[in-house]
Amino acid sequence: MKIAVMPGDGIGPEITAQAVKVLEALKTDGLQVEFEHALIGGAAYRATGVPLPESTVALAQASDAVLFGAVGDFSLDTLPRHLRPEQAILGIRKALNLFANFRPAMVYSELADASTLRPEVVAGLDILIVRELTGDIYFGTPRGHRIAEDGPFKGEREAFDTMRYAETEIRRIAHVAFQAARKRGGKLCSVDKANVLETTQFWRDVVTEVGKEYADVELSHMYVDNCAMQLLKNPKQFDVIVTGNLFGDILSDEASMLTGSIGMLPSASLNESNFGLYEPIHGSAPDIAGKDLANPMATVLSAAMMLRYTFGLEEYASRIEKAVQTVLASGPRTGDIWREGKERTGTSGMGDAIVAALARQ
Ligand SMILES: NC(=O)c1ccc[n+]([C@@H]2O[C@H](COP(=O)([O-])OP(=O)(O)OC[C@H]3O[C@@H](n4cnc5c(N)ncnc54)[C@H](O)[C@@H]3O)[C@@H](O)[C@H]2O)c1
Ligand SMILES: CC(C)[C@H](C(=O)O)[C@@H](O)C(=O)O
Ligand SMILES: [Mg+2]
Repeated sequence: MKIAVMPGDGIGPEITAQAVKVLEALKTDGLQVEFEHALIGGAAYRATGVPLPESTVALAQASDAVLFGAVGDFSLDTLPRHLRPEQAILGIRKALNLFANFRPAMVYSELADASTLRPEVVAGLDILIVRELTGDIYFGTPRGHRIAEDGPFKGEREAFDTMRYAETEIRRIAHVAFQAARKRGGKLCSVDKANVLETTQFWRDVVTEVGKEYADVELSHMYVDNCAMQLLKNPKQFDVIVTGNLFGDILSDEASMLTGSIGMLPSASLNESNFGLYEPIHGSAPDIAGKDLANPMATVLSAAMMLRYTFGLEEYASRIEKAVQTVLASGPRTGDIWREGKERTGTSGMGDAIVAALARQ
């Protein structure tokens, strides 16, 4: 199996190196993987003049899965939009049709006290956010800048984006979410802003229609502002949440803090044939980049998701997850999840600790 590794910017290279290290360690136990690296994001822009070179997309297409770090470089934020690092992740999701984004938020018992919420609120939490990833206001057209032609601000500069969803886009993500809920706790909450936005009333209508095919799944609907609040008040009321691209982006960062750190949340972005790109949900964290401070667990757990979802290698996937749990229980910790009484380590040390825990299994 060939894995395309795209480290990207900031902490991207440090964290992907740990996931590769963990996968390499499993090779001695029979896992057959090979890696090929490609430039993406700001790193690709600096080397080639574009954030998503054609060769990078071609490598993804010629591989069995993609392991992605993060993109984003504040010093490139003044570039024209199409050259900015973030266009690379948006572009590759679109190019590979990775419309289904799974963002599980699980609270490992060892980390229940690492959340900023009270332990009893988050202990045992296990929710899955299914985020639509290739539509919505992220990709809708028209978008741009212009001089307002009418209205109270006529003659002024204005900017605009378009929120839009086609029925097919909603149907296919709804099916993915219902099927996920069916395999888990049997509850699906669809999150929208149907009280205000036409696009999301349509979202609610289509999800409700699809729900008729899943009588065994309990479907509910919630407005996104309420959901943001409920996630903090009583997150364990949720099983699977399905939502659009923009709301899913925001709610998943919020959910990450229930788990103790954004450095803990992995993700899988899949197309219809289960081809996937696997990445932590966090960004390039320029504030800690290159300092051996980043928590690599989200990326390592993303590699576990890759083994499970794309390759069907459940045994290796759960071995990685167990190794992570062992390190959380008795190993060293990076600063974001460190607490009194625990040994402190860096990005690379955490990778080594996970490898050592695998070897002891
Ligand atoms: N998928 C992606 O590639 C992706 C996702 C989000 C943001 N970004 C980009 O990343 C850049 C930085 O964005 P931001 O600061 O808003 O979000 P961020 O997720 O990079 O960082 C937010 C905060 O969380 C911390 N953090 C993030 N990951 C961590 C980890 N693994 N371990 C410990 N701490 C961690 C950072 O230090 C920072 O304080 C921007 O250019 C943004 O566009 C990219
Ligand atoms: C970097 C950005 C384009 C991206 C998104 O908004 O999808 C990120 O925030 C994420 O969550 O993967
Ligand atoms: Mg995000």
